[in-house]
Amino acid sequence: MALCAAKRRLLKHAGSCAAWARLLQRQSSGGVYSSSHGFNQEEIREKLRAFPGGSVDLLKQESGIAVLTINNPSRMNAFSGSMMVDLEERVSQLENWTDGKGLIVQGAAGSFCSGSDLNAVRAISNPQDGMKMCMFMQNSLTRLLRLPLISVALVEGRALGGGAELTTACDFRLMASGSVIQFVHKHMGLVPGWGGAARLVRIVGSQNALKLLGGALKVDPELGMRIGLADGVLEATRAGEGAGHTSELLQQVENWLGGYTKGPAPVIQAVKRVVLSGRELPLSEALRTEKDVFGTVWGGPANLQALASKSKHK
Ligand SMILES: CCC(=O)SCCNC(=O)CCNC(=O)[C@H](O)C(C)(C)COP(=O)(O)OP(=O)(O)OC[C@H]1O[C@@H](n2cnc3c(N)ncnc32)[C@H](O)[C@@H]1OP(=O)(O)O
Repeated sequence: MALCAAKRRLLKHAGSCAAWARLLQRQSSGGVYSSSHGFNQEEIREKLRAFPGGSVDLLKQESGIAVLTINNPSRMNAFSGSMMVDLEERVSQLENWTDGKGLIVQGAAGSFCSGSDLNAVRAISNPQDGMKMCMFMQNSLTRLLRLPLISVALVEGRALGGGAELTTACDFRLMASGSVIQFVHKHMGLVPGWGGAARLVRIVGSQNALKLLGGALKVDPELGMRIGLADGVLEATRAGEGAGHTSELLQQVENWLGGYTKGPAPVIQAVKRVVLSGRELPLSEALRTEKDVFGTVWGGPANLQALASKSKHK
């Protein structure tokens, strides 16, 4: 009898391990490209490190909300090569953050991000290196969007080119008054390559995406709200710009995000996982993933506590 119970426990454990393995496989935080696509992560990291400058900084807070800052103010927070490597490392750290629930992505010193550093771009303008950089950034931004955290881009100042693409790798975008998101790629003889076009179509629909890319339109908060690119407008009460202004906006975003991240981390992460699978997977696969995610919270501490407290949802 005891043996049977132990066996049952073992089987249940094995079952839930298999569910986790399937989940991880299906909702793998991995990016799009691997060595089977001729992608050599170490090689491209080395190449990118040859273009230093700036940093991507991560602050994990006890609230379960982390702040990721694109920090290269003397170049309007353009991405140098070393910052691309930094971003990938910060995403890895966030993938391993078991207590995490939310993420805010912002630029330093009152501007979001002006895309890739044009000095680095000029130096690696040959097609092979361009492809490698494109695959590297697609992988990082895909992993960013797939984090089991609810993410928001705090758009202050300008989000241009790759900076506009970065905003689409977050679940939500909140735009400060006076800010602009602009896919300027056409003016540079380019199209988005960091996954921004594919994500934009899913956010605003193909008609709007075609207008934004084809016209390199400046999206201000009003247009952003109209087409669904922006999820809210931030108005600072403090006049002018500067550190006080920025921290007030950050507080507003933390409050906004807090409305969606209240509760235990495993439940919030499960919420993100089911929405992500609904967004990315064909229906039957999304349904199976939803079942697996459901299995990770059913009978869990938060579920048992809610049942014991006979909670009412008035
Ligand atoms: C993935 C593909 C892509 O990302 S393609 C898109 C690349 N990005 C761009 O083309 C943006 C180019 N920059 C601009 O249009 C302007 O600098 C913007 C961002 C509008 C700011 O204008 P403004 O406020 O007048 O400042 P500014 O031009 O004096 O710039 C301040 C310093 O920052 C630099 N900067 C700006 N953006 C970049 C960039 N992407 N790469 C490298 N440096 C950049 C400017 O050159 C300027 O530097 P400096 O003070 O002249 O030494």
